[in-house]
Amino acid sequence: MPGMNALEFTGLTKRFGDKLAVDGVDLRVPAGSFYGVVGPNGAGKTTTLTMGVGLLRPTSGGSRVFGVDVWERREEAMELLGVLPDSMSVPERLTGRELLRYIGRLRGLDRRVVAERSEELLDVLGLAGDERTLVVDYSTGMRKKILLATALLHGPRVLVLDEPFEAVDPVSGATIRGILNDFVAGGGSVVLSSHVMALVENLCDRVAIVHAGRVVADGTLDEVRADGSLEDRFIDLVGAERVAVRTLSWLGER
Ligand SMILES: Nc1ncnc2c1ncn2[C@@H]1O[C@H](COP(=O)(O)OP(=O)(O)OP(=O)(O)O)[C@@H](O)[C@H]1O
Repeated sequence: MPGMNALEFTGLTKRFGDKLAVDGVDLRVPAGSFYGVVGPNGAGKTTTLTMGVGLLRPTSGGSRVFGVDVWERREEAMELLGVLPDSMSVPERLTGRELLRYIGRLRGLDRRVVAERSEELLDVLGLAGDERTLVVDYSTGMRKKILLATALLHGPRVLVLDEPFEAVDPVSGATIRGILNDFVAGGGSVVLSSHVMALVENLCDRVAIVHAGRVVADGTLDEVRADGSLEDRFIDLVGAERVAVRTLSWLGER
């Protein structure tokens, strides 16, 4: 649906006790876009995305996926969304295939469809060889990949992925990039967070820079980076004082 927003966050705010982690984030992700969210550690990216997909109740503000309110019409919203969950939110004493079967049934998918898609996902993501390994015993990168598979299984229209490339080896990274590019080429929309500016510049056509719980720049990649690189713009906006590389006076003294 060109012209529509795949995702729309309005005034998303989250307070944890005294800490204002997210401070009125407005974000529009046009349908068909590949959207990158960047920001320093603790900027509020995970909190924003988790609220935006309806997995964390905001202190105030709201979120819609293709116009569907993620809190008021949860089931409809969840069908549209594919979310890379944090690993603690899935049962881990299952093999990868069992986990996919479990998630597929939970989502009401046909048993045969789940079996076919699971085979393909395990194969494409390079997990098919680890038939007997339980997810709890997976490496960090393997875990990221099986969680991505759970996000893709039901064929969502919008993918929201928190650091999908973190800890993933280069071959798997290239596979995931290919999957995401195909997804967008086929009309899907992707939002991902990452600390790797080059990756965001390569993949995304839109970007938001988040700092101290606020969006400090957003738009097309070219609008945000202006005449420089995304990293230059990031450093400008996030504070030049952070660039001064500090060292430890006592380390290396012999
Ligand atoms: N459950 C929680 N309870 C208290 N504070 C929290 C909680 N979750 C997040 N925070 C705080 O909210 C702020 C934003 O955290 P968040 O994880 O959203 O940042 P982030 O941008 O995703 O960081 P990173 O790049 O390091 O993953 C941080 O100061 C963090 O300590």
